Amino acid sequence: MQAVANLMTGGSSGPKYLTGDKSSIDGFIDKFDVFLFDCDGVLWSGDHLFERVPATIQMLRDKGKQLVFVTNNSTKSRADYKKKFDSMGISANEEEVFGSSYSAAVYIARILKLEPPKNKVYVLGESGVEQELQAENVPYCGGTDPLLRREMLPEDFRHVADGSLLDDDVAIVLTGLDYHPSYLKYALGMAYLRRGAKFLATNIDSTLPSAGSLFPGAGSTSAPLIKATGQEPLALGKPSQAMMDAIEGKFQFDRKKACMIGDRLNTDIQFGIEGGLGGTLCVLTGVSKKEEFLEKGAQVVPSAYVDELGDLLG
Ligand SMILES: O=C(O)[C@H](O)[C@H](O)COP(=O)(O)O
Repeated sequence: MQAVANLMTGGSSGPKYLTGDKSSIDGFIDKFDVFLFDCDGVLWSGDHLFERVPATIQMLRDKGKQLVFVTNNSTKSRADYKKKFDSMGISANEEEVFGSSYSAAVYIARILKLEPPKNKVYVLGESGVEQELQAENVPYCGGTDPLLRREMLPEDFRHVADGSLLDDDVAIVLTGLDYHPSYLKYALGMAYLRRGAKFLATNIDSTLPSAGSLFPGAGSTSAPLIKATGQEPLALGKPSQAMMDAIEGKFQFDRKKACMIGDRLNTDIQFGIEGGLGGTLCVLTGVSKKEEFLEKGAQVVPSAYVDELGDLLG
């Protein structure tokens, strides 16, 4: 069991607690050339920026480190995130952002490569997904369409059942965090899946950390369709290694010289460990608690951890 546990850990010994230990912090940072950052729960909680994050990012840039921001939050596109970074005073450019909406769009456009016109995507999610699909020239419907944000009428049942409310070019159902779910949107998604559409998800996180609390995550968007159809989506966000492969392909780095920094064990830390990165750092300002990886027999254990990202300033 220990051997298996070690497979999912950052190494053979337990995680190193770095907060307050300047020499260990410096030694940890010096081991890596690249830092992959989770966003929600590490840099901020909703619109609340965690203390010393901008200074920490700048310190790593001053040390010549390559930074990649890897978020499962599909509600925003890379351009939207650039605006958020700017508003938070965090030095970052659009090309350094790799979100699950971009990961899904690239997978659909460059891996699935379905033949037009039968390549349309029915989206259950926000504009971040739509923007990235558009950037990859992938046709889509649903998403933020205001006509779907209404109650299900008796004639809707008939028109979904007889197919007149469906788009015959839809070949994929893609779910992401959707702040505007409706029974009508789910009924359409189920109908497309029953017709044989592929079931994809930008991510299936159970919760969304925001305002210092937890809210329904992207997994709450795909859950009704999983329950109704018995099908499971292919998730293209963390911890999917399709996402890690795409990131390595785009940024060209040595995985052994890269560190994943995250707040959630079953996405961020698992993503880094399964990706064979040189190390993982868990930050305790988001979803996971240290007890989860310090307990005996813990399945996913980071290489090291800090109370908050700013502790890396020593
Ligand atoms: O439910 C979700 O989509 C996730 O909680 C959220 O978006 C995670 O974002 P990340 O921590 O990967 O930046």
